[in-house]
Amino acid sequence: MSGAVAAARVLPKAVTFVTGNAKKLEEVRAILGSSIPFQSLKLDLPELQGEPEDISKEKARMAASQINGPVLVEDTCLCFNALKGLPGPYIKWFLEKIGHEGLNNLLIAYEDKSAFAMCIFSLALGPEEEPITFVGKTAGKIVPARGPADFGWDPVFQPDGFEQTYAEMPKSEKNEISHRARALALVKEHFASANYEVQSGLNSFSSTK
Ligand SMILES: O=c1nc[nH]c2c1ncn2[C@H]1C[C@H](O)[C@@H](COP(=O)(O)OP(=O)(O)OP(=O)(O)O)O1
Ligand SMILES: [Mg+2]
Repeated sequence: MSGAVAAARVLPKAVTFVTGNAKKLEEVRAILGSSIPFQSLKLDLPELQGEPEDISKEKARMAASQINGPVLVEDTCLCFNALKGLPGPYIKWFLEKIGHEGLNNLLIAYEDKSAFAMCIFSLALGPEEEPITFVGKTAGKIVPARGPADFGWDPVFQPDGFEQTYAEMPKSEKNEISHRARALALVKEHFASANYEVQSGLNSFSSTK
C-alpha cells in the first residue's frame, strides 16, 4: 500500500480491559501507562478448556458480547515442560486446590523443573469480530515458594537469568521481563500501527500520533 495512510477504524467506545483479577489489572495499568487509553471492568469470565489461544479468543468473544463493544482480555498459563505444558491454562484450579507446595510436588518425579509463563491477550473490536491475539512468554523454573504471596504463583516461578522469584522482585522489574509485559509490547505495537479512533464525546482519542 505504497505510503497510503489506512483510513481510521472508528470504535464506538474506548477498549475495555475485562478481568476478575485485580492484580492483573494493576500490572496492565503499570505496563501500559498512558500508551493505550482503556477502561476496565471487573467481571469473572468462565474458565474455559482447550488450547490456550482458543481459550483467550473465546474469552474475548464472550466479553465483547457482554459489553457490546471493543474489549481486551488475557488468559495466563503456567506450563511445566516435564508435564508437556500442563497445568497450562488450568493453573488457576491447580493453584487453588494444591497450592505452591503442591505445584512443586507435581515435579518431584522429574529432574526437569523448567517451566514457562505465558500470557495471551485477545483484542476483539466487537462481538462479531474475530479476536486478534498477542502472546508473551517468559522462561524459568519452578522452585519452593519464596517472597510475598500476594499474586498467584509468583512465589514459585523463578525466571531464567534471575536469582529471585517473580514474587521477590520489585514490581517494576517483573513488569520489564514478564510474560505479561512481553505480550503487552505486541499489543502496544498493534495500537501504534492500527489507526483506531474512538467516537465517544469527551473520551475521543486516536491511537496514532
Ligand atoms: O503474573 C502472574 N503471576 C502469578 N500468578 C498469576 C499471574 N497471572 C495470572 N496469575 C494466576 C491467576 C490465576 O490463578 C491463574 C491464571 O488464570 P486466569 O484465568 O488467566 O486469571 P484469573 O481468572 O485470575 O483472571 P481473569 O478474570 O482475567 O481470567 O494464574
Ligand atoms: Mg480466569
